[in-house]
Amino acid sequence: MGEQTKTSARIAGPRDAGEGGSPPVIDAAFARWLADRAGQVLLQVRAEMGHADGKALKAAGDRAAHELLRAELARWRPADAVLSEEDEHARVAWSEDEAPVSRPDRLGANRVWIVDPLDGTREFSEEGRDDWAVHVALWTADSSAPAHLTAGAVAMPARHCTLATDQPPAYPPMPLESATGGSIRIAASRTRPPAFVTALAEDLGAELVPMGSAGVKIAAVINGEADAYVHAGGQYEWDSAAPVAVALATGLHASRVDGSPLTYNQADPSLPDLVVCRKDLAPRLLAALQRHLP
Ligand SMILES: Nc1ncnc2c1ncn2[C@@H]1O[C@H](COP(=O)(O)O)[C@@H](OP(=O)(O)O)[C@H]1O
Ligand SMILES: [Mg+2]
Repeated sequence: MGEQTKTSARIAGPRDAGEGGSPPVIDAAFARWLADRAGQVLLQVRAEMGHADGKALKAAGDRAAHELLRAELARWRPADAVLSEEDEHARVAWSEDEAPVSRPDRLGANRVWIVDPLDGTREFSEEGRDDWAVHVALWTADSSAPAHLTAGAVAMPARHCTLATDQPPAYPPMPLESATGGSIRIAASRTRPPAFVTALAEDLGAELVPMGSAGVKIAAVINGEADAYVHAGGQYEWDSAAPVAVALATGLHASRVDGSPLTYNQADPSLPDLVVCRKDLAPRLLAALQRHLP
């Protein structure tokens, strides 16, 4: 543990914050800048530690990226609240009645950064895999509009690619039948797919495309490598906030699997299911989901 702490502090201690000049002022460009910086730190951690001890690599990556995001947000957006997967009480659902911890600042804030320092932690620790990501999203509440995600960035450092709302990607084209055989490609978790997803795929005549990281799967829908991403059975706000912000900015459909809206900065950060797909596919997919949801 001591060695891990030393490694992460050396790679991305708070003293490193701000190196490389001032970040962009516009939130969406700042989100991209921040996700890219954390991504570079993760590449360094991977290069320096190697893959011999996967558990230590996961812990060091999570910590290094979290510390960098925390330090940079404290420096450049000091008035904003933060919800990060790696915070001690991040998973605790806060309620007036039970009050297990003090009310988190984010519940009274107008601007909350929802970050996943390393999404696809398992894949990060596996040699040769590039399906892991850094998520940085901004949730905003003000009197002019209902609270919503106003910026998001998904850095996929091992793929040399970052998608962000400052330059929303083009809407994915309809896939050519010659490329897909006419079947829908559904991205799903390679390790924890929803129990019903095989039956759902059979019902739709769809092909399942297993991959790691919620961010990478939503990026696959944005890039047109998959037609949909379906997840159920457990996840948290930070797993989807940033990629959902980009998907929505691109014009894609993103909702809970029952079709209801995805809502963020809730007292309980659990957000266990979602579906992201092209708009033309949404009615058919949501109808099929109704038939297969437990
Ligand atoms: N059943 C479940 N319960 C809680 N979190 C889950 C989950 N299934 C997937 N996730 C989280 O969703 C992210 C993407 O998962 P997957 O790669 O399996 O699709 C991972 O985030 P982290 O890597 O940040 O922990 C993973 O922990
Ligand atoms: Mg995650």
